[in-house]
Amino acid sequence: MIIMDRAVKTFDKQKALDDLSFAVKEGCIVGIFGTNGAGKSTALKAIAGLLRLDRGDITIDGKRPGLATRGLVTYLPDTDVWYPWMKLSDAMRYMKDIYWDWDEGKAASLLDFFGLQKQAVMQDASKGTRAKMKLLLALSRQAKYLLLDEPFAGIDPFAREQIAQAIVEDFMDEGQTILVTTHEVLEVETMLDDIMFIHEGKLLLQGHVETLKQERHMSLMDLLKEAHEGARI
Ligand SMILES: Nc1ncnc2c1ncn2[C@@H]1O[C@H](COP(=O)(O)OP(=O)(O)OP(=O)(O)O)[C@@H](O)[C@H]1O
Repeated sequence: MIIMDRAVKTFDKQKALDDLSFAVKEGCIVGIFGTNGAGKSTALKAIAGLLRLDRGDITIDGKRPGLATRGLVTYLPDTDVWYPWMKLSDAMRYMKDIYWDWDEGKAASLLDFFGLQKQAVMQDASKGTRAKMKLLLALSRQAKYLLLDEPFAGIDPFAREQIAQAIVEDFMDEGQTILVTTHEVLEVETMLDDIMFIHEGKLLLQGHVETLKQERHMSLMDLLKEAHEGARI
């Protein structure tokens, strides 16, 4: 279980996380929504152990983010982190050397599913192809927790839904948990169990997608719009 407890993170005078608390249980897919600058990436980076909170606490299966959780968590950043001159095969070899849970079979299936070439050079690939390469590298680990920061950015709308579906049906191991930030509400809706809506570093809405929709007789998009409107009043 991932527990974020009253997390505060300030950059200069800007509060990116403002007393943010939530818990994510095992084996579910959680969509994290919010406007630009809401604090979504900061929350994922803090869970991944890439930045330190000013206040508050995070535990992943009872452990603080850091070396102890490296094997538990895989993080797909929203930026390109690989050397541009690298071939996809170089990046795959690097991941295999670093992580004991690298799954060669899964990597081969994903290569085929995305229609990627191992010899393709990162900097020569289109934005969408780079997004697929990054997804392959993140999903080929058997880590228990997958943190995906805007995985569909750059991927065309025709492929997004298909990829979201495949992640759940074909490439997600039993008991794996996914936290995914995205602005593509409609494309990911069917893959999600739970949602969170973050605004100015605060959690404004959290719950099970279908339960929220039934209780309030609203689409997911309208639920998020309502949460956003409420924050502006
Ligand atoms: N390294 C940094 N230095 C300074 N400010 C930062 C840094 N990282 C994030 N911020 C600020 O913290 C706030 C939250 O940023 P964050 O990237 O977490 O938002 P986000 O919800 O992921 O936004 P988006 O949807 O645009 O990706 C923003 O005001 C951003 O400018």
